Amino acid sequence: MKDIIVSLKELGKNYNGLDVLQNINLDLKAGEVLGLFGHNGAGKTTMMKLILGVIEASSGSVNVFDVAPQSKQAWHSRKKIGYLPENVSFYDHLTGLEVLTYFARLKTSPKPQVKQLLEQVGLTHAINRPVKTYSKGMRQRLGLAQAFLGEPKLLLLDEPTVGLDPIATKEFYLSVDNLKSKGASVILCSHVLPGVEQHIDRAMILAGGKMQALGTLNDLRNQADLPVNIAAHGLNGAVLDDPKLNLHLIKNTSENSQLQVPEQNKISVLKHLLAYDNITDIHLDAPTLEQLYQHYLNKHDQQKNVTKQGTQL
Ligand SMILES: Nc1ncnc2c1ncn2[C@@H]1O[C@H](COP(=O)(O)OP(=O)(O)OP(=O)(O)O)[C@@H](O)[C@H]1O
Repeated sequence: MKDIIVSLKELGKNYNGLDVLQNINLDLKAGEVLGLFGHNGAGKTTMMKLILGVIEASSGSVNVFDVAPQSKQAWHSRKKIGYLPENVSFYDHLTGLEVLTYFARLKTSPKPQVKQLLEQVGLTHAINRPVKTYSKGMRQRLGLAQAFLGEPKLLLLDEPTVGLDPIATKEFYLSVDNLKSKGASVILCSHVLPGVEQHIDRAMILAGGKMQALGTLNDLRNQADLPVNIAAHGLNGAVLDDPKLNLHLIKNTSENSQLQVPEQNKISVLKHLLAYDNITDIHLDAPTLEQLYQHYLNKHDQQKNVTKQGTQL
């Protein structure tokens, strides 16, 4: 299909007989941003390398811009891909300007873009300094400028915000939003979950090389069926004792009452709370990406334990 930029079917990779990625299925559409999350060693970088064609799949298939990334035809589409590796490294004795000019030549990107990108990532003041004098965050910014070269149609970003300060992180996400609005597809993996949710369309959670979840955050919330968090002010420690509401009281002080309720009881609980005359404020929070991530990882650990116990019997 024309609209599908990356298609993974039953994709698997093993190293020396050990499965590090199994049965991954994904159709990434044009203009879609996918957040890829998982513990250390879950298989995130391996998946990116398979999409880039740097390593070969052990099973299943990869298609990027409708061709296998290791095929000869893939040569033409490589220019359309931007990649930020997990650990950026450059020719240290070259200046930032020289490094980016070199990459721009390799990618045949327009020359004016080099200075423009260096400005976008906030490195204008340091373009004539050798990269060996750059701080970790400055190197990461240079790495991002390199990935953004040529206005890519597919961006693969491995830990893009590592080392970035809060302002640079915010600016990075704005750049992602901007590329998305121009139709670029993005796969980004990160261990820093707060702040990511509003910039991704779907999330994939990997654990032990297997896909634990794939969908929009709402899909994941519906599947996980985690409780909703409610904070109420002004209850003055009133007893919330209706057993039908099935609520779990986390904290109940004179100022603040915090409770968790199953999603399906949310409205009844809100009606119940509003019946208290003294109530002054109510906050309602859906499960965060962090809570969802924790839920799917716990589920994976439980499944692993069941399998382990089964094999011990
Ligand atoms: N060249 C290799 N040879 C053998 N095993 C490898 C190789 N590359 C990766 N692995 C293994 O594959 C698994 C997945 O590694 P990968 O780098 O994809 O994880 P990751 O999810 O990106 O982890 P992290 O968050 O730590 O970067 C790990 O168990 C790793 O040891």
